[in-house]
This record gives sequence, structure tokens and C-alpha cells, in this order.
Amino acid sequence: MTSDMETDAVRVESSLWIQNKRYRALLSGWYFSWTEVDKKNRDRKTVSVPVSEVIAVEEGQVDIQPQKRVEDTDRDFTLFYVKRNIRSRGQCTSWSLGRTQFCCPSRDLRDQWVGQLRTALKTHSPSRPHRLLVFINPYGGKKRGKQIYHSLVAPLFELAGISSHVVVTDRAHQARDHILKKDLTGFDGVICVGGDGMFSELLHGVIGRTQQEAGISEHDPNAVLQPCDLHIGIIPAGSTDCVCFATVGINDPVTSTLHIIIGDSQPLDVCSVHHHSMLVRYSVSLVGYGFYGDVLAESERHRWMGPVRYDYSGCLMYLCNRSYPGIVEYLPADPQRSSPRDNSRCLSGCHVCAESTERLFPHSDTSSLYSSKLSQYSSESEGEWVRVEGRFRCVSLTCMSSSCPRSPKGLSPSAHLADGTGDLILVRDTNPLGFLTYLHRHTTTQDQFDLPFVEVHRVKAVRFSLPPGEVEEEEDDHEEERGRQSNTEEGPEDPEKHFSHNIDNRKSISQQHLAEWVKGRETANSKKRKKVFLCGPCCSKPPSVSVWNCDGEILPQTEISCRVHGQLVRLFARGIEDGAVPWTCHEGNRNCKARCSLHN
Ligand SMILES: Nc1ncnc2c1ncn2[C@@H]1O[C@H](COP(=O)(O)OP(=O)(O)OP(=O)(O)O)[C@@H](O)[C@H]1O
Repeated sequence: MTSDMETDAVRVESSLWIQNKRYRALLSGWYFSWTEVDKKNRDRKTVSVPVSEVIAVEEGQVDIQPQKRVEDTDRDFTLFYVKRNIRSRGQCTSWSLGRTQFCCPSRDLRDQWVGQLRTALKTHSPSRPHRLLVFINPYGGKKRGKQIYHSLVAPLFELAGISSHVVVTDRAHQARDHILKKDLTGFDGVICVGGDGMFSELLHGVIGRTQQEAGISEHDPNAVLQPCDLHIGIIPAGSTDCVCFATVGINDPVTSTLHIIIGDSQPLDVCSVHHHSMLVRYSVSLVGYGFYGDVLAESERHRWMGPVRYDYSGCLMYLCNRSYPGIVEYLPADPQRSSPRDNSRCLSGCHVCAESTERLFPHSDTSSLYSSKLSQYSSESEGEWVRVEGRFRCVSLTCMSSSCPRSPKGLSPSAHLADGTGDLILVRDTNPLGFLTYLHRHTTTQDQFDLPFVEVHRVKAVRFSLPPGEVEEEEDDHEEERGRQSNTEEGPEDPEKHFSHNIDNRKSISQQHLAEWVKGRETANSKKRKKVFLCGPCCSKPPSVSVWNCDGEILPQTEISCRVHGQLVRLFARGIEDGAVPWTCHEGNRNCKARCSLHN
């Protein structure tokens, strides 16, 4: 074995055997690679694994599948690492656990290799988590959260030496409350096993706790929020796993677990939603009014259908052919930096997001990025608000592409995960065929913004209000609704009151309850409406006010203001990888890119 420790870059080299074949193994800088040597001493196939993607190095012959098996032999060691499963060209890859068993000529050499590899792992992966707090929603998705965690995730955490404290939730909002109130000393991150609803709980808990500790009021719409230290991990096990899909590229529990283990860190923009001076919610994927709000409200009434309720409600709402009046004001982002129509994709290592880190957090190196209070808007002037008034099929604001298996490009294909901006999509009233074309283009390669009734803007903030007449009616409706509820002994309390109360007390709000309230409001609305619209086969008197869908939750408020907070939280993810970059280099491969140490 030769070893060169004089320079910073460790270099260790020796012959190793895999199943009686001789390999030349090399640990050099950031990579561990092994090259098959044929009988004439010629190098053949090389496999190169970044040290940062090594999961564990174990003495002996070790396997963890189907269950843990250790054969403590003297001259063997087993390497576990991230293995990419290339599906087909252009498609996102899942990760799995790679395993290679090496045999050394002596025990001494085996111990040296194990020692050097473990040292390299510590040096090159300083930000791996050691202790995690895991929340499992036993009722999310197909109710397989516990099974997914215990069979797929826990064995990998154990292999990587990560200890975890597991909480199986008994009720909605338990995870959020736990993060807000309990002592989290010693935890390097919080993990949810569930869907977007569970992620949202963790998001609210982590942001809320960070602001409490920093003494910042979340209710102040203009507050500069403190970026959060505690990383969030998502093990997808819900019926909607959009955040996981948009930040990892695939909904796969093993892929997500491996990202958590190697300590990947993806900053994420978060949009705060306020109603006057009250925080309503935080959002990362969609704040949508009109069609997307109606579909959610309708789907909540059909929960018994399971995930198919979204398709059913989507069809129904399309047939209802509704549009809504509204006033949208937005604060444009700098058009020089990027545009929602520049055909770019925010992929792992995105330069737009990297430049934004420098802009959002000037005068800070990455190590101190989240340990000091930083003003991200200090160097920027606010700019001028733009006002748009009209009738809209939908108004959507998204801080990410919001791609999902159904719509691989997403709501806004060129949106960035961490550039401090969101994309505002305004779909004006149009004929049913036009709107169908818009919706259909989300599932094809055609540009959904290339339609005369659609506009898209990259923004820093948005305000939505109703035209004056509608405001009056809206307020009347609330009065009527309140009156109706106070007269009914068992009637639901006013959700707006209920919700603001809950924000302060961090209690749960039932979406079913809200959906009922929305239905009640629609009925009251249509009774009062003097104007009569013919909107489609399913209803003759449509409401003139819709609801907001905020990451899959219905908001009880209509007039809201939204502000994008750049890189407010961090996920254990790295963004969507470009599938074209090879991780394994076969010597002489012309596609070999910077990731391979052997050919650079
Ligand atoms: N033990 C529990 N009982 C009831 N609800 C819970 C429990 N734990 C979490 N929840 C709530 O369930 C909601 C949905 O959970 P999750 O996102 O994990 O699953 P999902 O199947 O994707 O749900 P949806 O399709 O409704 O978003 C979350 O908003 C969360 O607050």
C-alpha cells in the first residue's frame, strides 16, 4: 500500500480483490475508485465513488438486505455507497444502496483501508446528521408510513450510524407543536414520513421556532425572517408528495433517505401569506386562487374517494367553467437575473440559486450562513408595484417549478428553488377550450405560457384584493355566515375567527370544516347574487369569490398578501440531478465529466 499524506489531499493506493478479480484501488482527494486489472496487467473498467457519497465502511463481509448479516472475516471490508439507477435518457434517477465487498492480502492492509476511508468520510462530509427527530404520519397516503420507515429507512440510518427519535403522530399538528415547544437540543434535523401536509407541519414548526428564538414577529408582513438552522427531511409516504418530487426529482423513500444520510443541503424559498397583520400560512409550492382553490375545496368534500378525488374534482370544476374578478398587485423581481420564460431548469448546483445566495446573504461565508442574523433585503431597493385588474380563471404563485409525476415540467418549469423569487401566473378568463389547452400543456412539452390569455411574472411579493363591490358582498357574506352560525347551536364557528385564534394557539384547523364553510359561503353567495351567470352544466349561479389553495390547505381569507423569503429553510436534498452526468466512468468514456477524478 502506498500512502501520500504530505499534501492535504490523501492518496492511498493498493491492489484489492473483488470476487477473486484483482483491482487497483485508489483513494485520492474526494474520490475512491477501483479499476479492474486483467491478466496482462492492463487497466479495464473503473468505478469511481465520491467519498461524500459513501454511506458506511464496515469490517468483514456485511449485508443489510434482506436483514443485517455480519461475517467478521479478517481480510475483508464492505463499502456501502450511493448508487444511481439510470432509468432511461433524460429521466430522473432513483438512488439505491450500492455494496461492494473488498478482500485485502492481509489484515493490516484491511485495517489501513478502513481507517483511511473513515477518516476521508469525516473530512469530506462534515455536515452529515448524527441525530434526527422523525415524525411518522400513520394515516398519510396509503397508510404505509410506519412500514416504510421501519423496513426501508431505519436500517439505512443504523448502517450510517445515525440515531433517531421516532414520534408516530396521534393527531394533526402534533409534529408542528412538538417542534415549536419541545427541547430539540442535539438534533441535526427533523424528518417527516408522510405527504405534503406533514412537510407543511414541519415547515411551520421550524420557521415558527426560529422566529420565536430570534424575537421576530411572524405576523409582521414586512419582517425579515431569520433563516432556519434545523434541516428538514422528507421521506415520501403521502398521497401528494410534490415538495419531495420538486426538490429530489423522484418520490422514493430510499433515495430521500440517502440524501439525508450524506447531509445534502438544499436551500428553499418560502412564501409567507398574510391577511392584514396576521400570518395565515407559509407556502413553498402553490398559493392558488380560482380553479386550484375550487378543486381543493371540492375534493375535501369527497375525501372518501381517496386520491382519485383530485381527478374527480378537477373535471367537475373544469365543467363549472368559473372565473373570478380580482385585483392583483405584484413587486417584480430583477428581470436581468432570470425570467420565467428563459427556458432554464433549476437543477442541482443551479448557478442562479448560487448567485442568489451571495446576493441574499452578502458578506457571509457558507459556514456562518445560518448562524448569524442577516438582512437579505438590505442591499436591494423594493421597486415599484404593478397592478392588474380583471377576471381570472386562476391566479397562482409558486416558489418552485412544482413539478410532479403528472406534470413533470410543473406549474412554472423555469422557476428556481432558492433564488428569492416566485412566479406569478395569471390566467385570464377565456373559453373552455382555451383553458383546457392551458391545463393540458402542463402534461406535455408545449409552453403553457404561450397563450394569449396567460401571463407570467417573476416576483418578490404579491397582493390580492377583490374589486370594491365584491368586497362589500364578501363582508356581507361573512356577516350573514356569522349570523347563521351564531343562530345554530351546533353550527361551525366562523373559520376566519377560528383560524386566527388557532394561529396564535397553534391548534389544528380542520380542512373538512373549512370545506363545509366554503360550501355554506357559496350557497349564501348564490342566494344573494343579483347577477345571474350561466357557467356550465353543473351550476347556474356561480359564486363570485373563490378560495385560496395554499399548499393543499384551504385558506379562509380571500384578501391576502404574499412575500417570498429567499432561502428561509434548508432541506436534506440537492435539487434535481441532471441525469446526463455519469457517476461511473468507464475509462476512455468521452462523456466523462468533472465528477470523475480519474480523467481530470
Ligand atoms: N395521526 C394523525 N391523525 C390525523 N391526521 C394527521 C395525523 N398525523 C398527521 N396528520 C395530518 O394529516 C394531514 C395529511 O397528511 P400527509 O400529508 O402526511 O398525507 P397525505 O395522504 O399526502 O394527505 P393529503 O393528500 O391530504 O395531503 C397533514 O396535514 C397532517 O397534519
